[in-house]
Amino acid sequence: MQNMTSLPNIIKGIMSVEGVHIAVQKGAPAIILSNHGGRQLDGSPSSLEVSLGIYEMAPEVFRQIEVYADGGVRYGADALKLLALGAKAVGLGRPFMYANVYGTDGVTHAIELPKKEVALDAANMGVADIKAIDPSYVRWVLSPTNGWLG
Ligand SMILES: Cc1cc2nc3c(=O)[nH]c(=O)nc-3n(C[C@H](O)[C@H](O)[C@H](O)COP(=O)(O)O)c2cc1C
Repeated sequence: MQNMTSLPNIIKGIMSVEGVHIAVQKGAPAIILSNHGGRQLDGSPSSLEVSLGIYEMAPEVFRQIEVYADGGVRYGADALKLLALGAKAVGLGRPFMYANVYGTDGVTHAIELPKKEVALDAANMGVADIKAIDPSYVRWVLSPTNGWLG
């Protein structure tokens, strides 16, 4: 594939361990685990479920390549679970779109809210430095009916 830019190519929409391995092989500097907000396909796994699959099958991936994730991140705890597994950062889409109904004030509030939640939740978890969070901070449970619970 011809590279049309000198900027780094970050591949978005990866949903499997195989996809991550191909991205690593091709030399991508980073990937975004994303089901595009689950708008395309009902029942598609969330980026958190995909992250758990990668963590189970190929945890080294989180050190080989920068992993970002989005889709359904709504609360500070959602962000912390993804960061705990090794994501470098998480993204939010629709919350800002909906907040825009209230204009700049709404979007500002939508930015401040998760920031405060992440700080508060991290403190409650005993995480002083967010860079030091790791999978041991979450008790991962595979429920027979509800999928992964964290
Ligand atoms: C109206 C709308 C249009 C979108 N269009 C695209 C798109 O063209 N390409 C893409 O990669 N993702 C697209 N997305 C997905 C977002 O980039 C992002 O992955 C998603 O909104 C994150 O999930 P969340 O909305 O649950 O936070 C779109 C999302 C929305 C809500």
